[in-house]
Amino acid sequence: MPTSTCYPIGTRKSKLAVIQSELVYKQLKEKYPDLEFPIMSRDTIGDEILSKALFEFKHQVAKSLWTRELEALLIVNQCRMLVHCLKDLPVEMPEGMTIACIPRRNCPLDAIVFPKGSSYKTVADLPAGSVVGTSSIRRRALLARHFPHLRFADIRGNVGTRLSKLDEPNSSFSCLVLAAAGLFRLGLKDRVSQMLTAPFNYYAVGQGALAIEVREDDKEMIELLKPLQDTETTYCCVAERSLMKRLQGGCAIPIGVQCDSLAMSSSAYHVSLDGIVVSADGRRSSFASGNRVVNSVEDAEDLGTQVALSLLKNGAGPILEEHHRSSDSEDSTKLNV
Ligand SMILES: NCc1[nH]cc(CCC(=O)O)c1CC(=O)O
Repeated sequence: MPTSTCYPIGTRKSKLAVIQSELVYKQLKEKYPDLEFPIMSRDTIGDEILSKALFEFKHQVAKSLWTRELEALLIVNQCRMLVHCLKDLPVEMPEGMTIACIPRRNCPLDAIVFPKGSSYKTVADLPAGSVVGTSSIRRRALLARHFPHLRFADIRGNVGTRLSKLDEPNSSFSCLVLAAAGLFRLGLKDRVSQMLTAPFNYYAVGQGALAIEVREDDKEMIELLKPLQDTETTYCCVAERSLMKRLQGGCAIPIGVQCDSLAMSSSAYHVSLDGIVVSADGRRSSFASGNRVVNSVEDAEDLGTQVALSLLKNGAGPILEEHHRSSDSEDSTKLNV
């Protein structure tokens, strides 16, 4: 039996974050019509820093950029759950916190957006020197691998802010790369010109999935969230996160993944995971795949570890080291998107 009738949801203030919380709210309300799930939104340091152009984040800070202020609300029990993009959560959760639930994933792919009125349809149409707006080293490296003639520039801010920078009359950006899921949730499907798919592009670990974070000791909340859990999505995302963890923890490096699953029974899935690690300039890469029947979270973790080990065998080590050296010398890291 529930011990309360009110279970507040904490979230960031951005439009996307609030929409995502409303999605979770709706699913909860459907299951528990008599309970209340008010949404409380807060700014995080990530949001404050977004207004400072080209800011690069210190390692320790980067890990909890979007979550720390919200976790404080869980600790003091002002919120019982937080709704995040799984992609924004570190692979090692802070002490006392856990991911209680990963609901069904939206599209995990990256999408290309051109300025309004542009006649270009795909990245391949862009002339040499065109500037792609993205702050993600993964997106940069993967695009540079195929299109070395393109240039890249940081763009920060919420999705809406980025789109208005793209659409400005004298914008320096020829296109943006954004997560399709974010655009879909914001009702901006019509802005997508091209979806980037494997073997050309690989998405970020956890992209397109939401994660509901709770206090580890909040057994009641963990139980309440069970019906929202999607087993297939959870297995894929656990495999992806385990790959990333085995390679180097949460620090930002260009790792892309592609994960597919096939239901074999109501509880078992055949999961295939491809992973790629790319050098910052896109010239060198290491690729590996693995697949197995996944019946439990442990099986999914095992798949991620297997693919990580194959990546290391296939030359990921030196690429990762080179990346660590350059980010250490700057004493900073970019967002892991
Ligand atoms: N911190 C950026 C971020 N985190 C999650 C999403 C998109 C939604 C998702 O991946 O679920 C985005 C925006 C983007 O990458 O374009």
